[in-house]
Amino acid sequence: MNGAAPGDRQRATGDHAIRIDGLTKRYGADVLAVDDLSLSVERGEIFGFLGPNGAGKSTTIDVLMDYVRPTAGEATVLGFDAQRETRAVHERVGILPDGYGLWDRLTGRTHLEYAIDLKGANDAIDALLDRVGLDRAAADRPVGGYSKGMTQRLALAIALVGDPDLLILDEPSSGLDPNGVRLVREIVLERAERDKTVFFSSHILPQVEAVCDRVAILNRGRLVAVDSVDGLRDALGTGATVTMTVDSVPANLTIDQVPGVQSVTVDGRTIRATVDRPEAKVAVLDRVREDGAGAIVDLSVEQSSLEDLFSAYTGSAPPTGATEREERR
Ligand SMILES: Nc1ncnc2c1ncn2[C@@H]1O[C@H](COP(=O)(O)OP(=O)(O)OP(=O)(O)O)[C@@H](O)[C@H]1O
Repeated sequence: MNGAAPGDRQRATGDHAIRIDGLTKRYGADVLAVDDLSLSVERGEIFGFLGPNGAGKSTTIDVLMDYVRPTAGEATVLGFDAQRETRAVHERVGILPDGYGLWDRLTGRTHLEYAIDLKGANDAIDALLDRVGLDRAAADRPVGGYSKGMTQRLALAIALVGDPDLLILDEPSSGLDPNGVRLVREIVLERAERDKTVFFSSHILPQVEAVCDRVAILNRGRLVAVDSVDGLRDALGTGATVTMTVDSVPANLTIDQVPGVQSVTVDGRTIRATVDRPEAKVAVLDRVREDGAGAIVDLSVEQSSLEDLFSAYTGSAPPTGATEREERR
C-alpha cells in the first residue's frame, strides 16, 4: 500500500476501524434512510450489520465510502474522515458493494488489473483468482457471460486487492451456492486470523452468527441493538429451548414451576421448555423425572438463534435467506 503521509500513520493506528457519529441521511423530504446512527467498530473485529430490507444498511456503507453524502453527522474509516479523506479510505478498504458495477465487455482479469492499478497494489492476479475459486480460463472471458456466482467471486477478488485492513461486504452471499457461501466464511475467518477488520451485512443470519464478534441491528434507520450474539441473548432474557422425548408424559407435569422456565409445550411424547438461565436446563430434567416421566429417550438443547433475536429486536421475520443453515465455527 502506498501514499501514507507521516501523520497518517499515527492516525491509522487508532483503535477504531469505523467510527460513525450522529449519522443521518435523508433522501428528499420523505425518506429518512439513516436516523442519528452512532456506532464504533474496533480494529480486528468481525462485525455483522443487520436489519430488515430498507433498514439503511447500504446507505450507511455508501456514506463510509463517500458514495453518498450524509445529511448530518460524520464518519471515520481507519482513522480517516470518510468525506474529506476519501482517497486514503479507498486505498485501504476493500469493498464488495451491493449491486457492484462491472463492465460486461471487459474480462475478469482486466477488472483485476484496473483494481490493482487503482490501489497501487501488486497482487498476483492468479493468486486472487485461486483465492476466490474463479477459473483462470474464465478470467480471460468478458464478464457479460459470467453466471451470478462467478460475477460475485470476481467482485470478491476485487475487494481483496491490496490485502485491505478493512473489508466491507454488503450482502456477500446473495446469489452464491453453498460452496460460495462457505468461501465467504473462509475469507472472513482468514481475515480475522490476521487481525484485519470485516464489516458485513448479510441476510444469512446463521452465517453471521457463526463468524461475527459483534452485531448491530438496524431498524428503520435506527440502531436498535449492538452487542455480541450472547450479549443480545442475555439482554432479551431469551436463553435456550430444552426438548425432551419421554417414555410417557406425566399427567401432572410441573416443570412450568421451575424457576427460569418461560414456557412449556407438549407434543405427543415430546416436551419442550424455553428457559432464561443456564441452571434451569438441568432443573427441568430433574423435575420431569420427579413428575414421573420414566426414561428420557431423547434430549436436545438449543440456544436461541440470531434469527429469534433478530425477530425480537425488529418485530420482523428474518429476511429471505436467513433460514439457510450454516455450520457453526
Ligand atoms: N438513492 C435513493 N433515493 C431515495 N431513496 C433511497 C435511495 N437509496 C435508498 N433509499 C431508501 O432508503 C432506505 C434505506 O435503504 P437501504 O438500501 O440503505 O437499506 P438496506 O438496509 O441496505 O436494505 P436492503 O437489505 O434491502 O438492501 C429505503 O427506504 C430505501 O428505499
